[in-house]
Amino acid sequence: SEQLEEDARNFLHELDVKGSEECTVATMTSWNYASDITEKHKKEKAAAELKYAEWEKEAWERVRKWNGKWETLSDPYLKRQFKFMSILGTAALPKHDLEKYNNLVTEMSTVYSTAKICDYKNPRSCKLELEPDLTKILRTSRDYDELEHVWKMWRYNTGRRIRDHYKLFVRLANKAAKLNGFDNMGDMWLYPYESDTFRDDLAELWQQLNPLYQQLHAYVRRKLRQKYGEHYVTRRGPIPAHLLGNMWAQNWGHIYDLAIPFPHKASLDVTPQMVSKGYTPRRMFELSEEFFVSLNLTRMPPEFWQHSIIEKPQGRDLVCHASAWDFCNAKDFRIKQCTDVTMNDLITVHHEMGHIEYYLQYKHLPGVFRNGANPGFHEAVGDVLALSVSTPKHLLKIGLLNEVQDDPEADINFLLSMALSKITFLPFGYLIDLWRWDVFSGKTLENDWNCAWWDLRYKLQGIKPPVQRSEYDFDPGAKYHIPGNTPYIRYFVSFVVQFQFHKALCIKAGEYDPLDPSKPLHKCDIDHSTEAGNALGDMLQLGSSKEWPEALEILTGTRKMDASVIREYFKPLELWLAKDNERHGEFIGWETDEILCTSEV
Ligand SMILES: O=C(CCC(O)(O)[C@H](Cc1ccccc1)NC(=O)c1ccccc1)N[C@@H](Cc1ccccc1)C(=O)O
Ligand SMILES: [Zn+2]
Repeated sequence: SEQLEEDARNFLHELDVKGSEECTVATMTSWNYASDITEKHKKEKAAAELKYAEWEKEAWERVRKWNGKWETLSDPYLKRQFKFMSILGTAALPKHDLEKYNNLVTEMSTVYSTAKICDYKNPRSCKLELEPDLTKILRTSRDYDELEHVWKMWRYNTGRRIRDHYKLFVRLANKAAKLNGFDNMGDMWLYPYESDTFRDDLAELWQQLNPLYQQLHAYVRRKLRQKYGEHYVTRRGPIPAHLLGNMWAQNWGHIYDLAIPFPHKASLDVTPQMVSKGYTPRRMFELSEEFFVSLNLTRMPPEFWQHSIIEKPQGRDLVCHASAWDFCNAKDFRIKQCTDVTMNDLITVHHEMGHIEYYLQYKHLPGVFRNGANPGFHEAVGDVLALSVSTPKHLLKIGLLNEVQDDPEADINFLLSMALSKITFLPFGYLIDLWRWDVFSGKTLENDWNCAWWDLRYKLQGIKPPVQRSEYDFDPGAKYHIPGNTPYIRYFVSFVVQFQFHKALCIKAGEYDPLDPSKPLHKCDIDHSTEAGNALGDMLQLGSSKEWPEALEILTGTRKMDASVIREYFKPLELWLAKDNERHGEFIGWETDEILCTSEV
């Protein structure tokens, strides 16, 4: 009835106003803790989390009174709000359980964010941190033993120290999931994807992408064998995980110098140019903002520049892992990032700024719709712009490259550098939650956790630990998102859909034409295209008010995740790799009879 609709609108609006106020208070204490880890901030955050949970529970009780009525409403916009507000979340836990749950997550995150290790070359100095110290060593060192030391000690001081916290955490997480009507927390994490074929769809995407990954893996293994020798990098075995330029082997971009196909061509890593031109983190953020503005998207508000933390503050502990924050008041938005002046961090700056742009585009919506169409969309926004920024054509435009060689060999060099971050990430982006879903569902038992992790790391990534692992280790705990309790499948989704977004925007920008060989997808740069920017904005403004297939269709014309676009982008490289591996008689894939992990039972 008209009256019912009117009452529903007023009810939801009142909850939304109060909810946003409560959200602002809770987010501020969370920010204070993440920016400055002290006992005081920890207590304030814990108290605010409990208070916010009280509000969520009160709101949920009041929404429940509408059960049987809201389903009869005709306005889908209202019904969708009620649907989302019907899931309470971890606030459904009894107070003492919730307090324990929150403290476990905060404790695990603190261990991770404050971990330090001793210097391989100077064992008495023990204050090396992940950012920037260990990241730099993994990026630049080519000393097998030094890399092994850093890889091992990082895991000793993070994963090992939170293994028992994680056991308790999983039990409480599943208790909360069941109180919300889910079988386990893994199922509750998939709720925002609103699809009962989601897991199968992901498996299908991986099947389509695995062949390309295997070709790249074989090629890189040969290059690493040339560098480190056959004893360490065998012809047919998995690659030792600590040689890939990254603490988790999730991005191999930093060993590009070992893998470059045509070395006599100009290097595409513009880090040296950024340093020599005196780039600062501030300049990197302004460069990114200029790109969004050139697309007719929204500039950062003054509060952003006032309150963001874009350089690592000295003399205090903080969570350095990058993040973008929405303070639920349509005006305070911040990034916290310990930015290094490197090309990799310029990409991360765009990633984080993409989150803020999404926030700005949907800030007018009710709170329950102030999310990505699905979590993968939120992760994709900034990366889409970074696909344009990474092109030699764009780097020339902004003065970070002083020449662009437009020939097939330079093309292969460029595509390989992109594949070393985009294709190598895919199995990693998939396996993190493959592992966590099995842990939450109980398919992987506690005394199998670490060896199940290495089964997946071997099977999907074709890597092995430099030293044998056991169940005394907890290697998943050495990656931010596990102690940080952040789902990860969103990044796998993002790495697929960002190429679908890129293709749609490139067509709108007139930068891509399937029939014009001079306009391939990997050469497209959408900057200054208001047609592309408006199309992207139209999708971002929806937030999560429409189901994600509909949001995807508005931008790309299709309703499904489609791996053929990323394969089209890398097609020239895929053909080249197959030929090169063939020519060198490379074994595609990996095998081993080594015991990578012993389950001490
Ligand atoms: O973790 C990140 C970037 C941090 C973030 O922007 O995704 C951040 C993670 C986070 C931090 C604190 C609480 C929750 C999540 N996510 C956000 O800031 C965020 C998340 C959802 C909505 C809006 C912002 N990237 C992933 C994967 C990745 C993505 C892109 C390129 C390379 C690698 C990683 O580094 O492994
Ligand atoms: Zn992100």
